[in-house]
Amino acid sequence: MSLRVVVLGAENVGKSDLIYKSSIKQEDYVTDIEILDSCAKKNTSIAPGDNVITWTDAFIVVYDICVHSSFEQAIKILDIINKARASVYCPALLLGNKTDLEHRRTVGVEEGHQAALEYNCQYYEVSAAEDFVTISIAFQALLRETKIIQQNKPLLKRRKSSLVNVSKKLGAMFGKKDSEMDRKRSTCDVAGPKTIFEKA
Ligand SMILES: Nc1nc2c(ncn2[C@@H]2O[C@H](COP(=O)(O)OP(=O)(O)OP(=O)(O)O)[C@@H](O)[C@H]2O)c(=O)[nH]1
Repeated sequence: MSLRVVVLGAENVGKSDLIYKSSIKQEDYVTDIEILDSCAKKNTSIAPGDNVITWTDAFIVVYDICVHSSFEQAIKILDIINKARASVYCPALLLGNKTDLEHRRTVGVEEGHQAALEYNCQYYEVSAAEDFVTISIAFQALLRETKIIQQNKPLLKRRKSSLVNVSKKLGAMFGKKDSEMDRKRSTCDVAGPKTIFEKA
């Protein structure tokens, strides 16, 4: 199975370090995993582009527990992802990084928990510098959820198409033409990803 993950977050929060550490640990977990590191630079948008949302199977949103503005940026990203996931569900993981710098913490654990609850994502605090175990646990939890979603996708598609067939048959029984049924159905179709993102 092939899985795609995009890592998002403000500048300097530790995205590259986390990707490096996680890829070492994940080698034997899934056969093929692609990770995209989004490099947010100063004065550019931190939001993923619509090309990213259609590409990825899961999101990792990182902030630095010592920099409150990076947490606020993480919330903005989660907000955008959440809106996009209204049509296409995509697992997400919120990571508070740099727990080795506890003495400089400005983002409370409670704030992270609250955000994870609000945006329906998994949440861990880690240290890319020191703590490989929790990073591994966090990535595995995300990959597990992503695999389940991917494995169930064909089933969901089959269910959707059988529902369409049933509605066509009912339409035929009650004398409605396919074109009428199609017109009616279009109002409740599952929409594809919307172009709500700014430039990545
Ligand atoms: N103390 C500490 N430093 C860390 C940790 N993770 C990353 N760093 C340091 O933070 C700095 C930024 O790390 P990067 O991995 O380059 O961060 P990034 O988010 O990829 O940065 P950009 O590519 O500029 O967006 C580097 O100096 C890292 O060594 C951590 O867990 N603890």
